[in-house]
Amino acid sequence: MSNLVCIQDYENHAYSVLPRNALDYYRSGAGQQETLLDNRRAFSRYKIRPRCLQDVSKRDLSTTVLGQKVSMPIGIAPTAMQRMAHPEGECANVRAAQGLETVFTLSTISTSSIEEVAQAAPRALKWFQLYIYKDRQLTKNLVERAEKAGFKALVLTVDAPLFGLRLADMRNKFSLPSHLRMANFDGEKATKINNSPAKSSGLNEYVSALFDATLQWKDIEWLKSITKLPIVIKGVLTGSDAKRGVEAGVAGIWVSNHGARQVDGTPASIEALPEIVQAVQGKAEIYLDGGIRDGTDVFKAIAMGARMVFMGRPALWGLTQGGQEGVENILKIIKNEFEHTMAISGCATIADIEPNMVVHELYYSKL
Ligand SMILES: Cc1cc2nc3c(=O)[nH]c(=O)nc-3n(C[C@H](O)[C@H](O)[C@H](O)COP(=O)(O)O)c2cc1C
Ligand SMILES: CCCCCCC(=O)C(=O)O
Repeated sequence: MSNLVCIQDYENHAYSVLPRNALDYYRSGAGQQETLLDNRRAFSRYKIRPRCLQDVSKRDLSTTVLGQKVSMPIGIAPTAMQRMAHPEGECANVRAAQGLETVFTLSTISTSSIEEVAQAAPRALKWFQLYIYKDRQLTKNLVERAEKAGFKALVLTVDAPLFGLRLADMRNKFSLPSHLRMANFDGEKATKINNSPAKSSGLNEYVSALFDATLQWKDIEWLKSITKLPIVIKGVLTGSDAKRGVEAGVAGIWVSNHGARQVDGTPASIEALPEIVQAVQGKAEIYLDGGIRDGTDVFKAIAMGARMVFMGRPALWGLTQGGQEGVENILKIIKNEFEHTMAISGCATIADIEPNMVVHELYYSKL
């Protein structure tokens, strides 16, 4: 739709077409949703300091992540159950990422299987997000399947020993529509939350029953012992956890509050970023998600030390508007906004974006 010109337009459109159960699941944050608001508000507290009179006639937005080239430092974060947004769900999303030459991260809780996604976009740079199940053999099988299907990294989510309390899902008694299933599993694990007779949200019951809440730092050793893929830990919000990740040998630290869906009251991810950059000292790559909706947000995150940013909900809103084409449009819009921000701020390449080009607004009140 040509009158949808920014991500907010796509979000507004999605609100008018998605069924309530799915819309609430996609948009919700935890608790009173303070952090959800903060993920957006915090970006506006950082200001861009443009550089004038630079030659920006030739521009290059490309970079590398974990040694692989991408056309821009903006990728797709893992979000569960994408076929509620479009019949082709994750397969449409990964094709869009392939078209824009960027990373697609597949959720463990996908409604298209690892193999379907690999087949849908063989040339895409694909990462697999991992939830560790109490059943370690089952977890090991997921890892082996992702490796065999050509996924290039494992993104271990470390912020979800339990599931956040999302009030709308509890009120709706969320369940997955009966024509869909969790496609990476067989039997009960595939259908446990279809029309579940949950007392509250079927999501919380699923996670409590099946995910391993005993997970500790030492389990990263176990994960390393069963895979050759680089490991990224997702959901880090403090410098001390980032350091522990580096000591445990991870290749990437993904700064995230899980789209504000786990603990309400955590900082916006952009606020947490500087502490983590300082702690990591360049010993691992740093990524960030949470509230990225505009090219200026991308610029700020890169200037502040992220190598790559990821978007969760925007791709879901894109899916509701034509599947693959909708997600491609979302990616093109933000890429174009980012390119404009770079050029008008005097940066022709990603390397030109320097830390001193973004300051907290308090900088100006001290002058
Ligand atoms: C509907 C939805 C489902 C999600 N599912 C997962 C998931 O399966 N695994 C995971 O690690 N994170 C999941 N996340 C968190 C995202 O990966 C990401 O951290 C978050 O969406 C980023 O914030 P944004 O939506 O503001 O871009 C989910 C987020 C949403 C909104
Ligand atoms: C079926 C329960 C787990 C869903 C995991 C998705 C997720 O992380 C989210 O934030 O929602």
